Amino acid sequence: AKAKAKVTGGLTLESVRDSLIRQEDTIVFSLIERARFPANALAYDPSYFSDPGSCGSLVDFAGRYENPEESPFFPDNLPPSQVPPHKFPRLLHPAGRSVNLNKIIWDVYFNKLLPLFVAPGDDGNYASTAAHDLECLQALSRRIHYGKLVAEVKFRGERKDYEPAIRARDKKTLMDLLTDQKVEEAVKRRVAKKAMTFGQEVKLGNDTVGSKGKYKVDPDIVSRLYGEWVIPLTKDVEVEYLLRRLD
Ligand SMILES: O=C(O)C(=O)C[C@]1(C(=O)O)C=C[C@@H](O)C=C1
Repeated sequence: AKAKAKVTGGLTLESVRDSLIRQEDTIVFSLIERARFPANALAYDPSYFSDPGSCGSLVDFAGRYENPEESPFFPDNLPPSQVPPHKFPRLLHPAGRSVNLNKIIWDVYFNKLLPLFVAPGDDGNYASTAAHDLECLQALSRRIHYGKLVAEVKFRGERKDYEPAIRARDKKTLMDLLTDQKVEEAVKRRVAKKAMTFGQEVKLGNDTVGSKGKYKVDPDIVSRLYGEWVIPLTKDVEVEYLLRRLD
């Protein structure tokens, strides 16, 4: 697929990608913050946090109070929004706005990602653990659902190519059209570099011994999280959005 920065209602592929790049900072920092705590499995154990009148574990429970603007994790239990609506959703096609992969993101985060970047063990700090999990989840969810905007920009720029594939419900062709392998490689390399930069021990003076190769979160793991889950899920959002684009 071509990566031309065509102007589409003030939006360009370049500006949308700039936002994805900025969101990498938030994601890498949130992973670093969560990695300060060990696995703390009890934080996710519903029987450990049984509270009469509520159900679910600490993270499920805490999740009901968080209000990620774009894609709620618990859409049925949202408190009323305290802030005026963000400009972003109005750029999207109405039928595609509701694409929400948060159930999958939630499962992938707890079952696949988390075990890769936290140490085993338990330090009893369950409330902080759950709060940091939710920060990671929201940062990841925001990034992945940003795929809607990416898809919108691509669709507007190459409508002739996308329309027949959408009409044919041809996911494979849509996936090929929206994929840019070079950009994906750059993303994976850049997030590894950010993990190195943000996650190094910063020392004063010329005492550099011992800090080499020791990062707060493993750069290779961050790159892998992106390559195996974050980018593929973003692309799934893009495809789901495109499939609704002509509704
Ligand atoms: O930048 C794009 O064009 C995107 O669609 C985003 C993204 C990504 O998730 O980083 C996804 C698919 C492309 O292959 C490249 C990158």
